[in-house]
Formats: sequence, structure tokens, C-alpha cells
Amino acid sequence: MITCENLVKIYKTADIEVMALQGLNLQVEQGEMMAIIGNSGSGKSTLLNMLGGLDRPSAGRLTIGGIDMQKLTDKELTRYKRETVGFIWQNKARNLIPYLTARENVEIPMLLHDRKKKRERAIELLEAVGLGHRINNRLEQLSGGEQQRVAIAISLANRPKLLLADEPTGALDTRTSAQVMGLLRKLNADLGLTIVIVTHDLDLAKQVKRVVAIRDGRTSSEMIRRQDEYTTAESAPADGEADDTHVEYAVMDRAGRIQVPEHYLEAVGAKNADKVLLRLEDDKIVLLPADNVK
Ligand SMILES: Nc1ncnc2c1ncn2[C@@H]1O[C@H](COP(=O)(O)OP(=O)(O)OP(=O)(O)O)[C@@H](O)[C@H]1O
Repeated sequence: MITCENLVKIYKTADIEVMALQGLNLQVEQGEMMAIIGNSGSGKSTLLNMLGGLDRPSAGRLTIGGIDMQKLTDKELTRYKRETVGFIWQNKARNLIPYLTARENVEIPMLLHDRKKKRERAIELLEAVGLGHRINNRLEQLSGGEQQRVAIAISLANRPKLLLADEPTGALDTRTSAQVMGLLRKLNADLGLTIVIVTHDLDLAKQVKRVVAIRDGRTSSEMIRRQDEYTTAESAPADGEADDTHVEYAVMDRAGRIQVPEHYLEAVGAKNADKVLLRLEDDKIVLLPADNVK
């Protein structure tokens, strides 16, 4: 569904240039629900904006559902935003109008012209997100979790193929957040929607099978849930960063480059080194501080 190859995004302001994406590679399969995790400033929102057609990459290749995003005209990009992709933002003000009812909020972005059909579809969507009993309540009368479910109904209004969620549970308590994640999982399973969730919350991210970590505008590692079709505890690398639910793999690009986790380098005293020693030992590649020459 999504292929990012060597994606670069440079923001130019009056006197500085920020390279928010520095050659990012990412593949998301059709019908997959995955999470992207990273610290503040790592490039998550920048990537989401590219995927949503809100901004264009400076270099590299981005294809979504077979569409080469760089080749789209402004008009085609507007159509892509309205018809192919749905957004859920953490900031509710970006999704919702408080003085309108749930149904009216869901009707706003709809491309249908027939008022009756609009109304029917809005009700159907609100029922699908478990809000059939709140259709005529104004948004300000709903709880945070209910409001976020309205936002999800809105994002589905134009039957998107790809759903992008930026910290979708950021403003919710643990229980409500679990309900919203459950709903996203259900939509993924029932409608085959491809869902990309961006978050800095590892616990939230781990509720999905695959979590890709971004560091300095590049994918650095990937966590894949144990005991599913992708991997099993037995096939997990013995030395890998692992926990109860997911196994962490370092991402390697075509040139064989990997990003060594900072705490690994620290552990062997090579944190600020500009080179390290690599040795091939039987079936292992061993990384040593450069001054370890014997
Ligand atoms: N419009 C912009 N103009 C200039 N620099 C920008 C712009 N948007 C983002 N940046 C910079 O690009 C880098 C990546 O930002 P981005 O918002 O993608 O990070 P993030 O991982 O989403 O962070 P957060 O979790 O805090 O939202 C940061 O250094 C940021 O300051």
C-alpha cells in the first residue's frame, strides 16, 4: 500500500534548513495496522503529512496505493486527500465542531450531495463506532472517548483506503484509549482498512503487530509481535532486544547500513566514536570499540 524509498523532507525557513526526513525507507502492506514511534522531533508528523498528501517530499520516492505521490498535480492531491485517505488527529479542534451534533459533524466532510443519503450514511457510521445512541447529541455533551469515536466516524465518511492517526488516544485515559484502539482494530479487520498510527507511547504502539521506530528522520528499528504469522518466540534472535510481546530488529538498508542503538554503543564504550571494529566470528558479526585491536 505504502512505499517510501529514501524519502527526504527539508524545511527551509528564513535562515535555517531542517532535514526532518533523512532518507527514510518504509513499507506498509495493504490491510496492515501498524504504528510508528519516535521521540519528539524524530520526523513522525512530517512523515504523516507526506502520507496524507498535506505536504510533498523534497526527494526520494513515495507511492501510495500505486500512486506516485510526487507526480500528482495540486488538483489530484486534493482529490487524494478527500477520497483515499482519512485522518484522526489528537487535537479535537482539528476534527470536530463542538456546537453541532454528532451526526452533523459526520455529515460535513461527506462528498454526497443527496441530504437524505448523507444523513443515512452518518447514522450508519456513528452506529459502526458504537455511538448509535448519541447521534443527536451536541459534541460538547459527549465524553472525550465518545468525541474521538465521532472523529473516527468522520475519518471514514468518504470510504478511505488508508487511515492515518496522529496520537489518536493522546488525550484519553487508559480505559477509553483501549476502547478506541479496539475500535481501530475492528475497522482494520472488518473493512480491511490500512491503518498507520503515529505515537510516542510505546505501550500504545505495542497493541499492534508491527511497530516501526523513527530516529533522526530515518527508520531505525522494527518491533514485531511474537507468536503470530510474522514470527514466533523460537525464531526470535537470541541476542535481539526482546520483551514479552515484541522482538526488536534493527532496520538495514540496501547498502547494509544499520543504526546501532545508543545504549549498545554506550555499553561497549563507543558512544561518541566515529568508527568501530567489525569482526566476523563464525555465524556472528561482532562490533567492538575501535581501540580494541589485538
Ligand atoms: N514547518 C516546519 N518548518 C521548519 N521545521 C519543521 C517544520 N515542521 C517540522 N519541523 C522540524 O522537523 C523536525 C521533525 O519534526 P516532526 O514534527 O516531524 O517531529 P515529530 O516526531 O512529529 O515530533 P512530535 O512528537 O514532537 O510531534 C523537527 O526538528 C522540527 O522542528
